[in-house]
Amino acid sequence: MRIVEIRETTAPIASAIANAYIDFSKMTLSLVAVVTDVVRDGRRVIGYGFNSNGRYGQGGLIRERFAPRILEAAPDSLLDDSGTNLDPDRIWAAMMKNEKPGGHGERSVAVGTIDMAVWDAVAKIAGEPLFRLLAKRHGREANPKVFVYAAGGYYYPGKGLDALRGEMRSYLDRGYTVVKMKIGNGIAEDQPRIEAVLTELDGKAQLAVDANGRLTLEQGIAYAKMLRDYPLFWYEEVGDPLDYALQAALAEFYPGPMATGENLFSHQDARNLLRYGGMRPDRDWLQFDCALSYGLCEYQRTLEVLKTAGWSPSRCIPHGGHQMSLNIAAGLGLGGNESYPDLFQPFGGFPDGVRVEHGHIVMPDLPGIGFEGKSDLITVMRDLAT
Ligand SMILES: O=C([O-])CC(=O)C(=O)O
Ligand SMILES: [Mg+2]
Repeated sequence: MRIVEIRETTAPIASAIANAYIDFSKMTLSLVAVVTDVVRDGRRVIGYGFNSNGRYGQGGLIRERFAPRILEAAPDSLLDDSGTNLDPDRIWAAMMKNEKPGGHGERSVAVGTIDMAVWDAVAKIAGEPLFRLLAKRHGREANPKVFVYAAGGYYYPGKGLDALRGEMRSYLDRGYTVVKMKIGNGIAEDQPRIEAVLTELDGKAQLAVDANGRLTLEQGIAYAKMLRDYPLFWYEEVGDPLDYALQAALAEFYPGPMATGENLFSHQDARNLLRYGGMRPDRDWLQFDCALSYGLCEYQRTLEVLKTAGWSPSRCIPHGGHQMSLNIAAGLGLGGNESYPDLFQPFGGFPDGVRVEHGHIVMPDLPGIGFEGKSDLITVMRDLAT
């Protein structure tokens, strides 16, 4: 049993939207196929992976460093002790050979993308959905019912309050109970947007707001004083993701839930956030996204960090809107997952036929991560490798 080939292609996920920090007019991602020599159900097992929106494709790093290290390793050194499956941690260690510690971007994205494909292959070889395999490995009960919320509400050229309200209404109509919108371009612009959305929601769903790290401490406090009068689900990524002192200072001005972590890419960074960021385990949310941060091998270390710091995995609702995090949520007891109902297709979303009901989906029992159940996505994946 061995990995015979690793393919990468960089695909556009561009759209005419902007958050307070970047626009997505040239956004790309890496799609990876890990091709094995294993056959299951008459078909060669291929694991697929991709990175979430926001950090662009990583084809250079994948092709020059990380894929060659896997292919150069002795095939047997990448198997588990039973020799009947690949070992994700051994593959991860092979990828990270001769990498210095610290400085966790962008290689964390490249490694996270390959790692997703490896776990997909491992679960397919085992003939199980990834979430069931994970639950078993951790001695837990899987829970296929996962909370999801609708992320959108971007700044969009020419889009006024009516269009924003219409977008939020459509999320309500699709069964979501929490929706998210962008803020950070200034209170004068954002307060009417927030009020318009809250009017549209009319108490039928909760609103989260995301500043995408745009604000200084002073600006973040000014927003906090405005926002704390609304019953928000959370106030997200207020300032620079690595400014833990800023995050800690905000708690004094904002008693409601806050969320951050999508731009922290290692368990060491996560640990620093919990040590120094003043995050409150009884109400705040952690958004680390394995696809951007060295994958599930590393995410399991991050969950250990949480445990040591007295946090429950149920405080994690990852960024990214991909099926990988849905599996981790169902398998390891996370609090839910992000979803972008209208963006970043075909990569985001759920297997065909999965509907959101009262803010939750139920994971179907598909082998691996479940990409084969999403027809538009698996078509693109099979174009890369069949
Ligand atoms: O706009 C983005 O970069 C995505 C984001 O922050 C989120 O989904 O929370
Ligand atoms: Mg965000």
